[in-house]
Amino acid sequence: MGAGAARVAADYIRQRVGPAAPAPVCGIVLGSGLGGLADRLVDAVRIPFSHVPGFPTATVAGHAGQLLVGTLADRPVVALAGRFHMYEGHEAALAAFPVRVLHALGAPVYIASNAAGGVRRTFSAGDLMLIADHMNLMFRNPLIGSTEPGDERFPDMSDPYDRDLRARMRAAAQVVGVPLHEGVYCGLLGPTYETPSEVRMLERMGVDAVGMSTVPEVIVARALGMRAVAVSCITNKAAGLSAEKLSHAEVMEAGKAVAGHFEALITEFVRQLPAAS
Ligand SMILES: O=P(O)(O)O[C@H]1O[C@H](CO)[C@@H](O)[C@H]1O
Ligand code: HPA
Repeated sequence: MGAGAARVAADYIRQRVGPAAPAPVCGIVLGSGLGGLADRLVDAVRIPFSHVPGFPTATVAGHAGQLLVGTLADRPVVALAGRFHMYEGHEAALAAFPVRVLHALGAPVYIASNAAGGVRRTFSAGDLMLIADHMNLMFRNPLIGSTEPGDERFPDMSDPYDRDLRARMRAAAQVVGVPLHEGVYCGLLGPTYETPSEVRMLERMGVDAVGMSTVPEVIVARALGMRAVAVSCITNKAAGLSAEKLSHAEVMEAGKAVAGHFEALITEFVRQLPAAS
């Protein structure tokens, strides 16, 4: 799923929203239980994923499966309520395809969000974590086999989450009074949650939060030269760190519980985003 397919999808979306629609200042993907931000978009055109050429259908509960074009804090944005995961049977390249479409629509900034398990022992459900860096333990890379002329062949990953955007996210958190931690996100394939031993291993490796998404998307964003920033919503303590059993229902509930903070944070961040970043 490369640039050609992304252009076809972007052309379809432009045709749905009309030629006068301004280029988005950013593209946002909303993770499990975090789709409520979509309702904050003003004058939104909502397009089901199934209508977008090249998009499969979202199969995960808590992912509405809609692409929205509208304004947030008076800034033009494109938001995806839902994403594609590799555990749904998709190749890494397809999991990251929406980012190519956001790029083809002209978004210079990619904002990822996700639900994640807290590996750092002081984390609890409802905490928000700015992603400082990630570990790709999915052992898949969305750029494998890519011959896209626009792709950086060997993307530098020494700073995948843009320094300036992270500073802006911290500043936005202060403005809206939302506590924001910062740490390392680790992407695993899923769909099983981790075993307690795996969580102990991740902890020793320096992981703060664990999930099953985001990494392929950010790799593609970097390959395309987009600036990326990402926020994890800690929906549970990772396996073995509490007596609770893990369930996706709990993940979604916790996501909804922190939605107010999350939405305020992202809205303020978008409000402060420069026009051409
Ligand atoms: O990363 P998002 O899509 O937010 O969802 C997270 O929550 C689901 C597990 O409950 C997994 O899909 C995991 O990746
Ligand atoms: O504990 C978790 N592990 C992996 N993915 C997740 N998504 C939400 N919580 C978790």
